Amino acid sequence: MILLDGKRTSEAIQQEIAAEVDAIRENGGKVPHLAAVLVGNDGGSVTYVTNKVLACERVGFGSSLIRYNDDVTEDELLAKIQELNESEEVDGFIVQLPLPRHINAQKVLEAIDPRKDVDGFHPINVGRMVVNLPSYLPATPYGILQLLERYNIETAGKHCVVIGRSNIVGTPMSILMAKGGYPGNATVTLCHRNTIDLGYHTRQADIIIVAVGQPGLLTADMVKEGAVVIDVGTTRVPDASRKSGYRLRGDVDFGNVAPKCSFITPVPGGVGPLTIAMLLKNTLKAAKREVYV
Ligand SMILES: Nc1nc2c(c(=O)[nH]1)N[C@@H](CN(C=O)c1ccc(C(=O)N[C@@H](CCC(=O)O)C(=O)O)cc1)CN2
Ligand SMILES: [Mg+2]
Repeated sequence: MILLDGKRTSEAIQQEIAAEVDAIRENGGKVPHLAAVLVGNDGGSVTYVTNKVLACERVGFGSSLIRYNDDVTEDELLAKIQELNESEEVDGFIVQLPLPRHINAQKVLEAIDPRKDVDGFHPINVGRMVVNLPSYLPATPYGILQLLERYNIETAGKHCVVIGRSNIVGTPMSILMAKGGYPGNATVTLCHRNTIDLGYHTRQADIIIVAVGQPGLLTADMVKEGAVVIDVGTTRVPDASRKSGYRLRGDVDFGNVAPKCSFITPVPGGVGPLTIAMLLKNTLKAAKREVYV
């Protein structure tokens, strides 16, 4: 069993990005700039956005963090997005999800200029991805593709079962794995809450990607010997013995599943760290006008 080290892979990608930023600066160019909009004080969201800003500093990007209380109005948010769309300084920006219920998240995402949509959540980027046009790939699926590629995991002709159909992970992942090229060319089954007998599907899978947010959902009896297992779940469960008061649990019963796998991601330290690296990668592409020329 080989552990897919997302932390190390993320660091390697960030070093590659930092080297490109050095070159841009040496040539007198403008360094990439990422802006992040954060609404409210949700513990997870604050951590993620803080990590994104810190990562920008590490690779030499400029960054801005724009914070609002959770009573911000939709109009205020839309006005800020308009400003970021028009900013000469900002190459790409994100609006951290989830947003409070009184804000129409879809309307907010659609207000982002697709050329600056480094999360790849705008319907134009989603559509371009589907029809093989250059687009920003959402960071988590993009990170999973990087893990498969950098560990030389064969995907062509393999049966890939994706569990979870979220817009951010499951749905784009299923599309990307079925595409031509590497990693891709897999036969894909997309399972979700209405799937009858999940284990029937997962037992036939060469590659399982689970992104549901249900700790321990994937158990050893559901996994074929030698399978590749990618765990996207990061649920915070209370743990009084920790200073933070919680620990992270993935969607995979890791202790019992890992011995059966050829490759598996840990939680934490698997897919999560790549999410940040690929957001930086998209921001670099935005600054270089690589996606929209
Ligand atoms: N605008 C966006 N909102 C959200 C996204 C996103 O990509 N764009 N994804 C998630 C949250 N997320 C990034 O924003 C994210 C989740 C998890 C991790 C991560 O590094 N996880 C670590 C553990 C970190 C911890 O201690 O909690 C790991 O798995 O090792 C990074 C980013 C929803 N919202
Ligand atoms: Mg789901």
